[in-house]
Amino acid sequence: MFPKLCRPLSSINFRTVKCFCKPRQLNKYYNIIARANSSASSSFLCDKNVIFVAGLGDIGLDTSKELLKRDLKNLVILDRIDKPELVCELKELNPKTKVTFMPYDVTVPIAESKKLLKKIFDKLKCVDILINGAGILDDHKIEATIAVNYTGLVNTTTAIMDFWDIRKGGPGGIICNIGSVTGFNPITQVPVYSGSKAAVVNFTSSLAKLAHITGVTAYTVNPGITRTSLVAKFNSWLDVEPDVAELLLEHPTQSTKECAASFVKAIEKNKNGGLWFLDQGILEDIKWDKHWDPCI
Ligand SMILES: NC(=O)c1ccc[n+]([C@@H]2O[C@H](COP(=O)([O-])OP(=O)(O)OC[C@H]3O[C@@H](n4cnc5c(N)ncnc54)[C@H](O)[C@@H]3O)[C@@H](O)[C@H]2O)c1
Ligand SMILES: CCCCCCO
Repeated sequence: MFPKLCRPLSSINFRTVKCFCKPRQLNKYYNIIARANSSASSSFLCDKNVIFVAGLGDIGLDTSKELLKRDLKNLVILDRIDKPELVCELKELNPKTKVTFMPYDVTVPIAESKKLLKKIFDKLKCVDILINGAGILDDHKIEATIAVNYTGLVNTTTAIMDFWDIRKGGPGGIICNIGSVTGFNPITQVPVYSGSKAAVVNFTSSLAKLAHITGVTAYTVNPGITRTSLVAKFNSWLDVEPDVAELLLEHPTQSTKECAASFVKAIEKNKNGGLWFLDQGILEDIKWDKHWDPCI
């Protein structure tokens, strides 16, 4: 029998349904999915439980505020930043949504991530979406950049699979990873950062292709240069360009509010495998050229 679902079938693709249903049940599920798909974009986030890693950062805070306009049931913010005043501000925004903050450093061992997630699942019983947004930008800090931007994201994603994987009787889920335009085309003066974001984009596209096995869909949101504290000043790799930030900020950028508006629109589209480009108010799903096919 199809596992208990804690979210609309709309975000589970037909292949997932097929592998669990007897032919005579398929029609019933196809009709349910079709109905859910038709209404999904209007009220998809309503009443959902969302975990937002790095929800208090500059992009994170405005995106949390934008999410709170969608009548979520729960918004659980995990972050290394501990700013109670920001959490209080978020709690005041929408009485329909319960905002919770829990301290979390994505570089902890995966067992710690699982312990934290178990506390959340024990409390909420059901989580619909995990947003992984932690990131640092300093190409002097090679190990830290990879640990936060990539390994931390992979570990947090892997940890939640204990609770979501349909092969373990889980309900499935949705992963939204914050990549970057530098994951498509690098800022060559910060190759370590850009490489970590390319890794996020690549990892997430694999998750999306595995959704028919795991029941967990995935996509990336990839902001362009957004005016935040992260980009104000940062080190280039081996100091190849001491003025990298100043040079980049001479070109068009976007505000965190513009980024947040596109970010939540991408979440509402809920497209498995989405490669969302978010820059200066533009939201575009990038077509990735295939140069090689593993044929498996
Ligand atoms: N600002 C931009 O131009 C831009 C563009 C594309 C992508 N991004 C990405 O967007 C995300 C947010 O960046 P931002 O510009 O808002 O900068 P920011 O510095 O305000 O946000 C970074 C967030 O990551 C969190 N974080 C860092 N290390 C962590 C750790 N070890 N454990 C848990 N959380 C940790 C911070 O606490 C903060 O919430 C980052 O992943 C960044 O790479 C930013
Ligand atoms: C100004 C440089 C911004 C780099 C962050 C893009 O992910």
